[in-house]
Amino acid sequence: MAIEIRGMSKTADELLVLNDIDLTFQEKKIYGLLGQNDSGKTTLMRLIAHLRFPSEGYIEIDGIDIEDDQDVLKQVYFLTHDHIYPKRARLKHIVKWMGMFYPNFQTEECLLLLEKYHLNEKAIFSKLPLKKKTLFQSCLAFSNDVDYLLLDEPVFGLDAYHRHALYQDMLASYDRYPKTIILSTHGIDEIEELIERVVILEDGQVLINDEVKSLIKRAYSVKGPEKEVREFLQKKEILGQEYRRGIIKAYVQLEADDIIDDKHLEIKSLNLQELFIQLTRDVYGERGDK
Ligand SMILES: Nc1ncnc2c1ncn2[C@@H]1O[C@H](COP(=O)(O)OP(=O)(O)OP(=O)(O)O)[C@@H](O)[C@H]1O
Repeated sequence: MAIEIRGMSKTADELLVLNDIDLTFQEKKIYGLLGQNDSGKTTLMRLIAHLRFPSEGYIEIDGIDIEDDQDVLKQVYFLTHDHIYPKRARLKHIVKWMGMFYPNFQTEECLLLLEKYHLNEKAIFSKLPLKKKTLFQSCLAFSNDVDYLLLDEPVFGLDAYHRHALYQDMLASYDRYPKTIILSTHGIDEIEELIERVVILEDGQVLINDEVKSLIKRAYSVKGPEKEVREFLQKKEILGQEYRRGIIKAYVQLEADDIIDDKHLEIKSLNLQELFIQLTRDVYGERGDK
């Protein structure tokens, strides 16, 4: 049971948006799908949901090529910000259609979530403000007990309180019915604790595919006066550095026995967002000399 993507490329308007992707999304794991703007995250999810078609390669879900048998797509739900509902559709209609299409959609659960977030069932979806649209779309997604949940910016436009509340609902949905969740967001800090694996795309290719824990295990920042930091960094793997008023902050890969107690140096573990910034392309030359 898995999503298997093999040799998949996607060209749109002569642009190579995804380039020879080989990826497996294992069952019942929560993935972060990360990447700078335009790296291809949404396109990848649209292809898995079969809303777009590969130019090359194929996607199998539970061993079935989605081109051959689209019944398997009942086990996939894609939370997208694309306009997919009829203009006059009310929330209660959309909930009803979900129940008709998805065999494991939890209608009662969904209605409770709508009540929790003060969403009126009679409201017309297209007339809702952005924050309510996002809340509603996440309520639908977290009530759908499919095997594969694709979430494209599920907390888009919400404040910290609501973002936190929705992520708790996402975990509750996973606990009720463990499923593969592919979560794409630019708010990396907030999901680091929620995801097990991370896939980072860059220019339509897979840059990283790893367990979060092993990825960040060796990543540190070292901050201090230029002379001491430069001495310490000799022969170390430097990812990038920032220089300000005689103080250098360097981002490095270290082994456990590299870490020393030195009153001039502040050595700290990086979180996933800090590491993401250092690993992905330095578009504007911000990273300093290595
Ligand atoms: N149908 C299309 N026609 C032309 N270009 C497209 C099409 N679909 C996607 N692209 C281009 O492909 C690139 C990747 O787009 P995509 O939306 O997948 O990126 P993303 O990683 O989701 O970006 P963001 O983080 O900004 O949402 C962009 O340059 C986009 O303009």
